[in-house]
Amino acid sequence: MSIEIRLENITKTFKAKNETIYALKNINLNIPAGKTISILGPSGCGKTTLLKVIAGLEKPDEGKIFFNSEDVSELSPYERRIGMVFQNYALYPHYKARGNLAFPFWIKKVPEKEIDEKIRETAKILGVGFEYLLDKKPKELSGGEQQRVAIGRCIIRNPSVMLFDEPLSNLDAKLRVITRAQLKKLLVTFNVTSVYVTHDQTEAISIGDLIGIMNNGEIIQVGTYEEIVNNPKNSFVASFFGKPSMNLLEVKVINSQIMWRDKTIPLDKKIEDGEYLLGFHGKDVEINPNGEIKGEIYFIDGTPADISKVLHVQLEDNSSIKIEIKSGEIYRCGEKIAFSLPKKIYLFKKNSGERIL
Ligand SMILES: Nc1ncnc2c1ncn2[C@@H]1O[C@H](COP(=O)(O)OP(=O)(O)OP(=O)(O)O)[C@@H](O)[C@H]1O
Repeated sequence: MSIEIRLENITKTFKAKNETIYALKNINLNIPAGKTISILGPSGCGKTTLLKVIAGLEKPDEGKIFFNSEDVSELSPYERRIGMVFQNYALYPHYKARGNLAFPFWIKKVPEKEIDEKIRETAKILGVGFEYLLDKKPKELSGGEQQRVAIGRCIIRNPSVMLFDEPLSNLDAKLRVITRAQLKKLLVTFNVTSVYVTHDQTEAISIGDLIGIMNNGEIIQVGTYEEIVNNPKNSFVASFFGKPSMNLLEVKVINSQIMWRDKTIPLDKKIEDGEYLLGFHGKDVEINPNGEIKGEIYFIDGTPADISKVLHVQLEDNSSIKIEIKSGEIYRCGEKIAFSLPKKIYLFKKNSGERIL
């Protein structure tokens, strides 16, 4: 049976040179049983610390961790039955893949027949081609194959929870895509609650049932891709997440009207005067020659194989925005275009980032 993970008010600090670093600030997080959450955030925001706290490798200063209704805060990683997969595969180099899987059972003097049976079951879960890897030593395996063995080594111990820290980042682009698909299939089949830390948005979106956006030791927002992109909690999430992320322009609000350069956009809601960020998605922009905003395309992101491409456009005030187009539409760098602001707009306070529209 899969396990629900619940973090309650988790704070973790580190002391460094008379300074206290808040790696995790009052984190509250629910990971539903059998689901995978991808954790995305800038470097140093606390992703690895979060994994280590769930694993029991770091003890939080405050807060509790529950696996279902059991408080596991004081339990060791072993007692929590954690499976962890890191960026570097950390396989025993002298043993074949089979030996790497069997090792923990050898220590416990489990009969060979029983170990063989466990390896057979694990190979079945890991799917096509895994048996073939079993009689090879790590140095005879590609990075992706070594990572499959590392995952197999976790699974064979029937973990209650799996934690991944950038597991694919050492693989080349093609292998990453293949291994990503295998891993997702495995997580669905194995139905184990998992936390997946990555810098890569595509990976986060394709692996995670849910995505958690972290910044500065806090989990800012948790949701599906669509929920977060269509409903970002603040301007950090809007600017950080999405492919492409939201466009944000600096504007003023005066008398409940948005003022951007010489343009005025009336608001149908009373909003305090001040400095704001006006947000809109590139997919909502329609290019048309009569549009009141003009700019020049300076970069086109995407390949002919992509369904859509992103035009990077420099506006007359030197700010830059992204417009999503269908791949078949032909534009070129240096081309001047015009567009109107889409109807669907967002407004964030400039200083706090809080979303108010
Ligand atoms: N053992 C430690 N001692 C002191 N500071 C630490 C320690 N571990 C982490 N930190 C600090 O805590 C903060 C969070 O670190 P963490 O490694 O969790 O971030 P991260 O999001 O995983 O970063 P990255 O994406 O670069 O791996 C950082 O400021 C880091 O320098």
